[in-house]
Amino acid sequence: MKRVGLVGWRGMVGSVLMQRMVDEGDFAHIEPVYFSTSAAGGKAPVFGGKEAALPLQDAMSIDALKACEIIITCQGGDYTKEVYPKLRAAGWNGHWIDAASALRMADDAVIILDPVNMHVIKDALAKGGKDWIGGNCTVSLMLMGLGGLFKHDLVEWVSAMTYQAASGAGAQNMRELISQMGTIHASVADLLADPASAILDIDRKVAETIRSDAFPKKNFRNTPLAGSLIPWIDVPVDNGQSKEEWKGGAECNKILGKPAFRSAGSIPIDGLCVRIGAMRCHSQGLTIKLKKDVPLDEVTAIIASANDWVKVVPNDREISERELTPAAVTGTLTVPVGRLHKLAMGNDYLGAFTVGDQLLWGAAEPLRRMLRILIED
Ligand SMILES: NC(=O)C1=CN([C@@H]2O[C@H](COP(=O)(O)OP(=O)(O)OC[C@H]3O[C@@H](n4cnc5c(N)ncnc54)[C@H](OP(=O)(O)O)[C@@H]3O)[C@@H](O)[C@H]2O)C=CC1
Ligand SMILES: N[C@@H](CC(=O)OP(=O)(O)O)C(=O)O
Repeated sequence: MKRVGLVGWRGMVGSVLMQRMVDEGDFAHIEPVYFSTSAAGGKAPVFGGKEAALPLQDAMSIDALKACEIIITCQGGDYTKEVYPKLRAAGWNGHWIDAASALRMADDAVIILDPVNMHVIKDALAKGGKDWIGGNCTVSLMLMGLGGLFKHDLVEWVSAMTYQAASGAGAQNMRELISQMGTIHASVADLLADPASAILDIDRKVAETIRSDAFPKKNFRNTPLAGSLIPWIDVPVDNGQSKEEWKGGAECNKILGKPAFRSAGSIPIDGLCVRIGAMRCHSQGLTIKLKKDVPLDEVTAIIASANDWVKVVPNDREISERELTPAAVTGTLTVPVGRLHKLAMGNDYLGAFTVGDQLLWGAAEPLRRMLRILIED
């Protein structure tokens, strides 16, 4: 049984990973060793009914990490940058599975999303690959939804307009979003309770509250999210893009095993990434330029048959309102794709909308499945 080091298991992504590993019985197949950056020596947790042989190990100890054949980390990019090079320099030759973006574009690293790029993973495994990095949540969710179109080589380019949840910014941001909602409600509770109050009075008070210095918005860089949106995610990069937008092109092409983004043979993928007041589901409005005019029923069948989790939602108002929303999808592995129709620009332009839980397929699930691939290899 392989000794698997678990780092970052009590964080937000790590907790979702642990839950999924329990649900799928993964602990029966590993010897877990739990690491901590803050409580080394403490009692290790018990997941899946499996007692760890060791107490909490020091996540900064290269010697302790070296004793693992596989390490999964959800601890974050700073941790990866600090520990990973030292571990490899110390001669560790184990498998490194990581949720953070730090190593994604490294030559030796594979961005893992096995329902979409099992061939890339198997190729790398055969060549002795050891670094397996989870993709950006928006990217992974888009490829889980549209994977069929890429597999059939039907995509000339994609424009993705995103509606990203607070969870992508971290646990504190989810809490802050709820505080913002509560603050807004509290500011007009008396007016709301009075059916005769004027809606424009309510609206004015809400606007004053959202704009006030006292509004809780520290975690969102002092920008309100509830009752508003934030049209920028992550740091600026070149070409007027945010880093989140850059990841769309760079990571998608790498996941698909295509040439590097913006080089010959790569697929142009670009758009605008926007934070909205959803909790943990990212949504995306997609314009897809197809390489040819494929009938809508064929497009639908191709998308629907790509993997076990994608679900085509008929382009019908009631069904879309019921099934194609963050509220419906949150906490599930289903990736619905709907609003499928040919756009006014021409029959080779496809419109689509997709929703996915950014902590499941967007973060934890590809890591968990990579662990299973390695265990069963
Ligand atoms: N948030 C997201 O949507 C996504 C995140 N990722 C990546 O995953 C990594 C981790 O992100 P995330 O899970 O949000 O990070 P968290 O901040 O939730 O957890 C990171 C670490 O913080 C420490 N920590 C300190 N206080 C607490 C507390 N009160 N509760 C829980 N943990 C605490 C824990 O380390 P210790 O036990 O050692 O003290 C924990 O492992 C990042 O690199 C991120 O880029 C990837 C995809 C999506
Ligand atoms: N940046 C993403 C979340 C995230 O952690 O992405 P990445 O794994 O690429 O750093 C968001 O804000 O929604």
